[in-house]
Amino acid sequence: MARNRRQLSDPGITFLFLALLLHFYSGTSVLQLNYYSESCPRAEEIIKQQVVNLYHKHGNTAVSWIRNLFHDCMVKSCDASLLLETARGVESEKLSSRSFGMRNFKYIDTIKKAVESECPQTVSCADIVVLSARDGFELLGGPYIEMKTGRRDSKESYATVVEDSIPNHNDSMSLVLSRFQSIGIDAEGTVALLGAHSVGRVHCVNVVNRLYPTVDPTLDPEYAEYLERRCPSPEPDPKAVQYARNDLETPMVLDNMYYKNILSHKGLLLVDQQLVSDPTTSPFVEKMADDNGYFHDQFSRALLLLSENNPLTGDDGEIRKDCRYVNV
Ligand code: HEM
Ligand SMILES: [Ca+2]
Ligand SMILES: [Ca+2]
Repeated sequence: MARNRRQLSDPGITFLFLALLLHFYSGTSVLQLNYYSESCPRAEEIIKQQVVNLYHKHGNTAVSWIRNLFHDCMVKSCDASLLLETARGVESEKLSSRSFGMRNFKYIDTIKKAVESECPQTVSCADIVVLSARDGFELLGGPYIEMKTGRRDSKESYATVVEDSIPNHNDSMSLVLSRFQSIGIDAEGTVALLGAHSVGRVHCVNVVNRLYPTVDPTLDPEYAEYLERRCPSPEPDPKAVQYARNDLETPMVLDNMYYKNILSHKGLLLVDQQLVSDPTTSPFVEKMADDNGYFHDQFSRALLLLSENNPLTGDDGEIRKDCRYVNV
């Protein structure tokens, strides 16, 4: 008892209490589950319906939604900064070399239009980015992840910092780990997130450095032959749609095949292969290759952390009418 009393009168505790009070009364709301329950009760349902429709028309849209979340949330915040076009003084993040190969943006507009027709200017593009990735993951064989909403959209693009935030395909593992660490994602979570490369494709420009002038000796020879067939020129035309599949075994399932592939030297990017050779990350690779349930748990945990990176809430930002442009 005496000890408790001393703790309660501690000036540190008093300060903490006041800081908490200030936080709750300052008017800034935070993300919450089902944020649109009053303002647009069917928001999450409409988004899911659209994601499912699109998936049945173009399966790779689900793949794009996962990559979108990464590229938006990693740059400053999950604030749909990624979706802005170059216009009215805005320089689009989509033009950064890191965004190379990103596709299906026009279908984000399809989702947004469906939501707008029921609830005009109520649901943010940032929440659409996050919820479409959540629903896309489920369609690609992942579990349902409960996610909070209430993010607002940025009024600016951060094209100039994209390269400082998103690693390059041939960056060192320590740099990759530090980028994710800076937004609170540990090595285990980072290894899990890279498992997104269990779906989708990579263009030849990002692969040829491992094939020419000589084939990277760490590549499985048969797999190297496949890559050479897909990418026969050391200098592919960047505009040509020449690519290799990330995962030849289960290309449309976001499963732990990625880890089995990289353990058998069938990693596409240098960064994928390094997960196996780096002593910090390799134990997680082994565990994820062995256990798809563990991989899905870790992927979900890390995707959730990524989705809550530094959101704009309260009076910050805006709710865009059109995801491609800031409101006028
Ligand atoms: C160090 C981190 C990462 C690097 C360097 C990286 C790099 C790349 C590159 C170079 C491509 C191929 C682009 C192309 O040539 O078309 C790609 C594709 C992809 N990445 Fe990553 N990535 C990283 C992490 C992630 C994370 C964390 C996610 C999601 C959670 C992700 C999701 C994807 C997806 C889904 C694709 C396939 C896209 C498609 O087929 O349209 N990546 N990534
Ligand atoms: Ca962003
Ligand atoms: Ca797969």
